[in-house]
Amino acid sequence: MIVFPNAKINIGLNITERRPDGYHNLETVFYPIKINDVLEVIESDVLSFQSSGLDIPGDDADNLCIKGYHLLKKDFPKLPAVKIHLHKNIPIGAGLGGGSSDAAFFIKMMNEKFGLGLSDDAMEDYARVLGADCAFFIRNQPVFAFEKGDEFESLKLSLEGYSVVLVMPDAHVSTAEAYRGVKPTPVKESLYDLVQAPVADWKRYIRNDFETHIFAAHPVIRGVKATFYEQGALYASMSGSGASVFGIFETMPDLSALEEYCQVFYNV
Ligand SMILES: C[C@](O)(CO)[C@H](O)COP(=O)(O)OP(=O)(O)OC[C@H]1O[C@@H](n2ccc(N)nc2=O)[C@H](O)[C@@H]1O
Ligand SMILES: Nc1ncnc2c1ncn2[C@@H]1O[C@H](COP(=O)(O)OP(=O)(O)OP(=O)(O)O)[C@@H](O)[C@H]1O
Repeated sequence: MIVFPNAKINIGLNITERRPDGYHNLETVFYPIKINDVLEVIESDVLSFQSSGLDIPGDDADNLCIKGYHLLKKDFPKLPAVKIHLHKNIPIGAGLGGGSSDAAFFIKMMNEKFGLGLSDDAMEDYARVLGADCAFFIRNQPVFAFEKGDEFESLKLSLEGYSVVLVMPDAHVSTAEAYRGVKPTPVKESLYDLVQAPVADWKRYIRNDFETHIFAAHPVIRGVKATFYEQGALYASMSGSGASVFGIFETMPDLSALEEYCQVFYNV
């Protein structure tokens, strides 16, 4: 069985308070985009993991798919062993939630393949254990997210008809590093309301709280955002904790100015 886990962008990201458990409460809008990994699972005698494509830092045993397997196995002891092959395309350390998506798609695939009978709500509960971003990818629809970023309210939002361009500059930001540098600030108006405004107005009201300190540490990321606005973007922002940056355009601009960057994805 093969699935194609996709990435996400964050439209707005407000870190509102530090929680007693060390995590942070936040407000964000998750929007799925068309950059995909390829994940294949085959029933096997032993559990194994292999990957191709982009290099994934860390041991295979720490891969979120393997962690997902062990999580399910605790509750479903008869779950057969599987051979997992992941072809990695989604940039890592990008704020695109690639690893979280792999894990969520892995849970959905195991549920279907082995008839575990889990509802979407039940799969979200498993996903939450693996990471704050992971639960979003179970339903994989645009949502307003709050608390740790793993509680959702549905949202009518579509970027159909716009050109969305994403750049991954030569910089990698760890999520923990990004949270360490942020100063939580309560919001005056909820992002849930702000995002209902026309895309052309977002620039005035919608922000990503990580940008200030991440741009100071990695000026190359600030440069991408500035280039998007010079090229006529309606809205541009770093995604999540960075380092990727997306720009939303009315029509596809001439983006030869972006050629210097590592990876550029058009019409995501
Ligand atoms: C930046 C975002 O991508 C925005 O969507 C997410 O908040 C990050 O989600 P994630 O990568 O799934 O995060 P996790 O793997 O759960 O946590 C990584 C680290 O980020 C910090 N963290 C994460 C989420 C959150 N709401 N508050 C936090 O403080 C914690 O230090 C945690 O140890
Ligand atoms: N399947 C996987 N794909 C990518 N990274 C993985 C995976 N499993 C575990 N990881 C670990 O997670 C780390 C980063 O994951 P990911 O790509 O989700 O981060 P990110 O791009 O910062 O996204 P976000 O913070 O928005 O979730 C990697 O350094 C790697 O060690």
